Amino acid sequence: MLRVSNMTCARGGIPVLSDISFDVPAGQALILRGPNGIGKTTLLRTLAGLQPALAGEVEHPADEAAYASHADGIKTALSVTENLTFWADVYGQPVPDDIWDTFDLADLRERIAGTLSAGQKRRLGLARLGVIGRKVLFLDEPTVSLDGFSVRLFADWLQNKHLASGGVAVIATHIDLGVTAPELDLTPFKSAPEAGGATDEAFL
Ligand SMILES: Nc1ncnc2c1ncn2[C@@H]1O[C@H](COP(=O)(O)OP(=O)(O)OP(=O)(O)O)[C@@H](O)[C@H]1O
Repeated sequence: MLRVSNMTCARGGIPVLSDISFDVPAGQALILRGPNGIGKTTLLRTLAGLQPALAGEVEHPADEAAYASHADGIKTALSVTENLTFWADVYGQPVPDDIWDTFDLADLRERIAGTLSAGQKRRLGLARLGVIGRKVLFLDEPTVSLDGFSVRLFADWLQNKHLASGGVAVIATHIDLGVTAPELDLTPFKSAPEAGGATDEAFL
């Protein structure tokens, strides 16, 4: 469902990761690993089409991708219910009845989202993924601010709802999500320092 071929991605015009290829079949996730600054966010943004690749191709079904960044992306002046209804409407989807329990939001439905705690905001931000109906998810550190219970809620939704219904996900995370998925260490794909740049090498 997702095929990445010989991708090179860049930040500020400078190559960060080079020649990455992988397939993610329907129903499977891929966990991206690598130290701070290796390029996980850059790769996810490139895969999601938010910035151009320097080289290579990404293929997935049209209009099925969604990217979730570190930020929660919630509307702070709207209630929890209004937030999810808003996003469901934008994507032309119904709000699933079980979404409130799935993300432990049932008791918070009438709360103004701006008054939620950091972890509650994150649960609401993740619940958006459960109402937009997109099959191909690019997730950047989805569990930031979550306690262990909430990480398990998210992992349950990912494994038993999203992946079980044929979705895919590429996830950058530093923690063990408890999701059964192959891992890709990005360290070997780190781009070589710019050739031809204004380096001292030219004068040695
Ligand atoms: N706007 C920018 N312009 C130039 N370079 C940038 C910019 N943003 C990030 N970088 C650099 O690009 C490289 C890749 O950053 P990226 O955020 O993709 O890494 P990451 O693996 O997601 O890191 P982390 O684990 O810390 O979130 C880093 O060296 C970073 O300093």
